[in-house]
Amino acid sequence: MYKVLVSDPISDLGIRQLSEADDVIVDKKTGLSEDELTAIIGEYDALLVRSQTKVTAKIMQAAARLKVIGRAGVGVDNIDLEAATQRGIVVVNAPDGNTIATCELTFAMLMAVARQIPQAYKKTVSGEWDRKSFVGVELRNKVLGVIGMGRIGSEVAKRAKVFGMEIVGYDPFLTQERADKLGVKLATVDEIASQADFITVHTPLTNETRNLIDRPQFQLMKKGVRIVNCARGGIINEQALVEAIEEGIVAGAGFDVFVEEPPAPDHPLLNHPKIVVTPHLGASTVEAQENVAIDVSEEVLHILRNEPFKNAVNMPPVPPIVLNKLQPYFALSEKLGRFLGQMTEGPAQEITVGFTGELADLDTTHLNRYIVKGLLSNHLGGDVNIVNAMHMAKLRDIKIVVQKSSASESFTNLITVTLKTDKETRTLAGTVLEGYGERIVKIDKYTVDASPEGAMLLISHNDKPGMVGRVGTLLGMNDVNIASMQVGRKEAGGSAIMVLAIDKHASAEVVNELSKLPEIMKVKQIIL
Ligand SMILES: NC(=O)C1=CN([C@@H]2O[C@H](COP(=O)(O)OP(=O)(O)OC[C@H]3O[C@@H](n4cnc5c(N)ncnc54)[C@H](O)[C@@H]3O)[C@@H](O)[C@H]2O)C=CC1
Ligand SMILES: O=C(O)CCC(=O)C(=O)O
Repeated sequence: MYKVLVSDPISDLGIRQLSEADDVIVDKKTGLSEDELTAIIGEYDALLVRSQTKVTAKIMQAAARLKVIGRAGVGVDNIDLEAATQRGIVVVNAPDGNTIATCELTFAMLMAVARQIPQAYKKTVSGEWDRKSFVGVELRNKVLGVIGMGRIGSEVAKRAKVFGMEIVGYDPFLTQERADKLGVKLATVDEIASQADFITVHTPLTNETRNLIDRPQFQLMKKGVRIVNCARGGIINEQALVEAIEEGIVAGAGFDVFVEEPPAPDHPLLNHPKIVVTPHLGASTVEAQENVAIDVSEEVLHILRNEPFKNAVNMPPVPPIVLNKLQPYFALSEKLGRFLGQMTEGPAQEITVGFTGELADLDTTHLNRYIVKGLLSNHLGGDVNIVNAMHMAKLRDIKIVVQKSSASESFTNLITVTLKTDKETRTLAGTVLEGYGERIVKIDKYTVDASPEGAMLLISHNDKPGMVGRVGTLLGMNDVNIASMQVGRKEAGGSAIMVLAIDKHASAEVVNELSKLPEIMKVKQIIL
């Protein structure tokens, strides 16, 4: 049974897939402090959060079983990603489910700021009929600056067009082609600052976007500009905004997010007559909450059940179509790593991974991770997984080189892995044969055809008559049954190798006796 802890309020309907799964127990415990969460996290395989729970390194340190942290939303700034990656915990989010909700809140803010609806409401319900103070501005024919043109920014741009606005946008990944499609004029942040009548930000909070709009940008702005932040507190410098309002540059602002959440009661953005505030409500619609909970539950289940998943934040994204093509090679890649790690002596220095055939045209990042995981797991066991494999290799100064060539040899796809240690350099190649499954087809210079499974013996010997018999007799005498046997040699009478699949592990004594047989140079038992 997998145990899942839901530590923030998340839609019950959305997590139904988890709560109704036969292999999952869901516990809901919200409002826990860091210490309370640290005390219980050790029991759980998965943690589901929104933005309230801060998943710190301390919590993860105590999370011995935790495989996945699911964020029901986009931003993962409440999760220590570095710590999760180091501990091999996958962090998944639900990036699509709240796009429209946040985009629509952005429009609600733009309109509320343009027409001062909250301020007018407040006065009206207090009994004053004040029509003079609330003459607003129209969106039509105004320039809207959109900083961050990802999912939300692009939806904002589309809707702004319908309002008759002209849009200038900035995003480091926005191509001219996509900008043209969206009807957005490309501009720098400073150009947006100087041209826009309304500005809205839709980036994550990163070192680069912190204070993206600060005093210098406010100084470039037109008098009467209105500004909205429904992304993250800190992208627009809060103090600089208040000053820009006082200087008469900014006519109004709408903020859903704050540097500190909740902001202190005396925070300068609260109770300011020109600033409309909401308590981080971007994603707070029934639809969005259901969507993100469904999406993240699905991903968490995939991860718990070792099935392919797509929205990992601490692993490179791979499109599903590519993932489907790579999937048959996951187990082979891991076995190649495990096999090579066991047959090679000395601490790893460099791993060279070669892909030929169709694989060479794909993003093979995941396969590299499985290979490195397999290799390191010989010594690190369950501490290494595909999330932290590269990190673990880096910590050990192991260099990883990837080579690709679409020129295929005799196989549709071939994965060749070479491991260099301070003692030797060994090579292993494998493929997946349709209808026959995983195959090791090359060990160093020898061509073989072995199914990488269970316990195996790799024997280097001289190619002399009677070798197969000698090995078979000794194993038989020790009650070790041979399931299959392959001999590889370059030329008759030269050096050769034997690869045997055996039904049960051979004891260290048997391996030792084998290695003492005449003409045998080396025997390695490989456990896959
Ligand atoms: N108020 C709320 O409740 C919600 C807030 N958000 C916030 O909105 C942000 C955007 O969400 P999505 O559009 O779904 O994410 P996204 O990942 O689709 O888009 C973010 C865009 O920001 C761009 N970007 C990164 N650095 C930039 C920079 N220095 N200058 C300009 N653009 C930059 C990226 O290239 C990307 O295209 C999230 O990161 C999250 O912080 C998201 C959902 C709800
Ligand atoms: O869960 C929430 O309401 C916050 C949503 C959010 O900020 C996000 O998805 O990045």
